[in-house]
Amino acid sequence: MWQAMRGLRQRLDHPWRMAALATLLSLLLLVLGSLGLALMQAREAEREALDARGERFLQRIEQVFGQLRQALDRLERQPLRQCDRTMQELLAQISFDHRFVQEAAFIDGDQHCSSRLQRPSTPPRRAADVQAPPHRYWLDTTAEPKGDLAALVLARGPFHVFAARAHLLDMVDLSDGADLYLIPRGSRWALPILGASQPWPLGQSATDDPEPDTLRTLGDRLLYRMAGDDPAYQLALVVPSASLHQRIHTTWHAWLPGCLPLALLIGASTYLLVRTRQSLERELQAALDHRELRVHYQPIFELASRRCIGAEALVRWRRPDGSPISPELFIPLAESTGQIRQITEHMLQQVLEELGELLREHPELYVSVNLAACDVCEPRVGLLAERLLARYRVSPAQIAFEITERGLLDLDSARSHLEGLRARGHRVLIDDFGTGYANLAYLQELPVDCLKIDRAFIAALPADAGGRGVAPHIIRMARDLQIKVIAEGIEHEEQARLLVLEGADYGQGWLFARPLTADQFRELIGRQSGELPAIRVA
Ligand SMILES: Nc1nc2c(ncn2[C@@H]2O[C@@H]3COP(=O)(O)O[C@H]4[C@@H](O)[C@H](n5cnc6c(=O)[nH]c(N)nc65)O[C@@H]4COP(=O)(O)O[C@H]3[C@H]2O)c(=O)[nH]1
Repeated sequence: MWQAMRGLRQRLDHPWRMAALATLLSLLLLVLGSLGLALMQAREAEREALDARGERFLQRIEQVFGQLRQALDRLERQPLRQCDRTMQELLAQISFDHRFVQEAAFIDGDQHCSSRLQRPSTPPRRAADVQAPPHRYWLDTTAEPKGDLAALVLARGPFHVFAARAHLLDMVDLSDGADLYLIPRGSRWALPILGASQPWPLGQSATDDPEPDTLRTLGDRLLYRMAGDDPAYQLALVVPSASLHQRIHTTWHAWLPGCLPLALLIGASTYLLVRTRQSLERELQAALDHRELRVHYQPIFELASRRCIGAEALVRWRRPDGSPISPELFIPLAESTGQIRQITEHMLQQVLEELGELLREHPELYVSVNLAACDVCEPRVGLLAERLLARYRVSPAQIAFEITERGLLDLDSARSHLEGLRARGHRVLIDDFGTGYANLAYLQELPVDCLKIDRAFIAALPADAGGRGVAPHIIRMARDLQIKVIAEGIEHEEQARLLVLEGADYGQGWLFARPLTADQFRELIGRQSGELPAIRVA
């Protein structure tokens, strides 16, 4: 599996191939992504259009209902309860005064008189479609769409008022084959403004009542349900999905032409990136072959006494033109190409070449070397260190290894090799502590001598000793686990003072010293041990 992945990577590790792959993949993603976006946008636009359409109808129906209720309330308030000439005149007056009241009637047992003298209307014989006491509503949905036929009946006691279908429909456009339903609260029936009533929810199981203001697909139709001001009923609009498909088509086709240039741009950027990466990789290889990588040593101090107790070896690379390249740039590259193994070996070798004698003379000093994840999972580094330490006659305790939490992803393998390093006498330090591993349980399982608190936590140290940052917690936890602590990136005296108060053991940072050449480091140690005249370290 690993071999196959490596083979695939090698085959693809070519600017043109990577660019072609990136173009194709991004084109595919952009086309699919734009389709998804077009779908979402078209649905939203369709929903808004249906909402506006339904809103117009709701407003009209509220207007009609309001006027009909007003007419009924007026009839209810007056004392007449007999079908006689006065009642007839009253009913005619009510119909005359209210634009939407096509007919007003008094129906009580055998008594039936209406504002319409010929062919007075009768309300449906079924129970009211909507019960909103004191009013009752019937929607006469079976009638043909003739403007003079009553489509809506409202009653209060014995009084009835009728509204013409034309007044309900003149505000809503149903020409595209759309259907409009009124859903009384709690009803299992949808009352169409036109046509026959249907079970509700439409085309769904009874338990699957759609949420108001959402768009649903029912086969080749769309269902939009909306609530109005009156909780007694809601509205459902059913339209053919053709208009949605048209919207998707239009939106998607507007975006499609942009996908190809964008994919080509991504392909071109990939080409440049891979080429730059490959040329950096070649340059790094040349630098390794010509042993151009250098080591700088950042001194580590005991915080309480301010004595230098060792140093961290940091790789330095300058191009032939003298321009420096940051390890933050080429170390991740070297980790991905495998060149990091060569870098680690080179560092170990150079540390002992440059400082072997100093370490022999000062057995209390140590130098720590950074390991990458792949170094932690192989016995190679331990074997090389053993050979070099024997050649330079330096004690294994004077070479420590720093591993980052990222290097501990394969915990089992890391544990066995770190135990091997410790068994040889090396110290193991966890670098950038707190930035890379979510589960700290590894601290109980791994053979660790020292935690290096990441400089981000030191930079965030509060200015007052009473304040609570992350660093004091790490220090306390390390003390409980009997692990030493080195604080990285100390830049201010205040931070050093605070760290001493919190109980940190060691520190490194620009406050004490920047990374030094081997000669500068030797000089620092010489001054400290009185072999050279002392000057203040800064
Ligand atoms: N702002 C600030 N920075 C400070 C201060 N004191 C030290 N530093 C910088 O912080 C980094 C400390 O090293 P690191 O955490 O191991 O972080 C290192 C380490 O992870 C990696 N690295 C460096 N050399 C090697 C190496 O030989 N092998 C491996 N595998 N990684 C290395 O590259 C990273 C960056 O190294 P550098 O650029 O040398 O950056 C170094 C050092 O120059 C300070 O007071 N303030």
